[in-house]
Amino acid sequence: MIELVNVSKTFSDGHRALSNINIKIDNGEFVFLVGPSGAGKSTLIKLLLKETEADQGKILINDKDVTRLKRKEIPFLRRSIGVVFQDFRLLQEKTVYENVAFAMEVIEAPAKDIRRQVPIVLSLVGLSKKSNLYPSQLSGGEQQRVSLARAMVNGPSILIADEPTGNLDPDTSWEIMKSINEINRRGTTILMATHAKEIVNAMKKRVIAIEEGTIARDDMKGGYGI
Ligand SMILES: Nc1ncnc2c1ncn2[C@@H]1O[C@H](COP(=O)(O)OP(=O)(O)OP(=O)(O)O)[C@@H](O)[C@H]1O
Repeated sequence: MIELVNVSKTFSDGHRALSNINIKIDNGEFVFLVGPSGAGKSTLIKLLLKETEADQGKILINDKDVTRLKRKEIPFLRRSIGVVFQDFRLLQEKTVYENVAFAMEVIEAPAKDIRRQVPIVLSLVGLSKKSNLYPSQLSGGEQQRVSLARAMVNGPSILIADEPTGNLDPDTSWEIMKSINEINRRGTTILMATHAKEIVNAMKKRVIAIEEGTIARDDMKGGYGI
């Protein structure tokens, strides 16, 4: 569950990126976050991950107020949220398998759990056969699927995707959307910021539109808008 109550964010230079935002996303929902460049989508995502601080309001993730989390509690928050970005952010010197395993190693998961879990998520994204290759040996779509596997390997209840298809061609984008849809079908809540109009219009999911830091629209089975 994700809930923002009267959340505002003003940067130190005085720029007000978000104003009085109220959003409630239930477990298992699939939500697109749309809006023009600079509207505040990435800022909202950074607030959820506690990469930046709200100056007003409450942000609940699975009933815990993120704004009140102590520093030592942040790793637990990050474990409950998987994240993928437009630019994949893979470690180039590690193989596909090692990139995904690394996400478990940093939380000190037991080796036997890593050996069991990594092949499961690689199979979920259709990359079992490529586990020994390096990112430079993969297509953009395959690299994004590795990043999806890495995001999911610790079993987060929420997946946040910040323009996950931004660097991909239309066909490859749809492959990624199939993987994200499958992850949602298995119960993970999805929040995806995107400019991909055709994908938003075709998928008929909930659409929250942000404009100039405020919520302009929140439609179940919505479209991208103009
Ligand atoms: N650290 C910062 N300091 C000052 N202003 C910032 C900072 N980060 C973002 N902003 C401003 O806040 C506004 C919202 O930015 P944000 O990155 O959230 O937009 P966005 O909707 O994600 O845009 P895009 O679709 O281009 O990614 C922009 O005007 C941006 O310039």
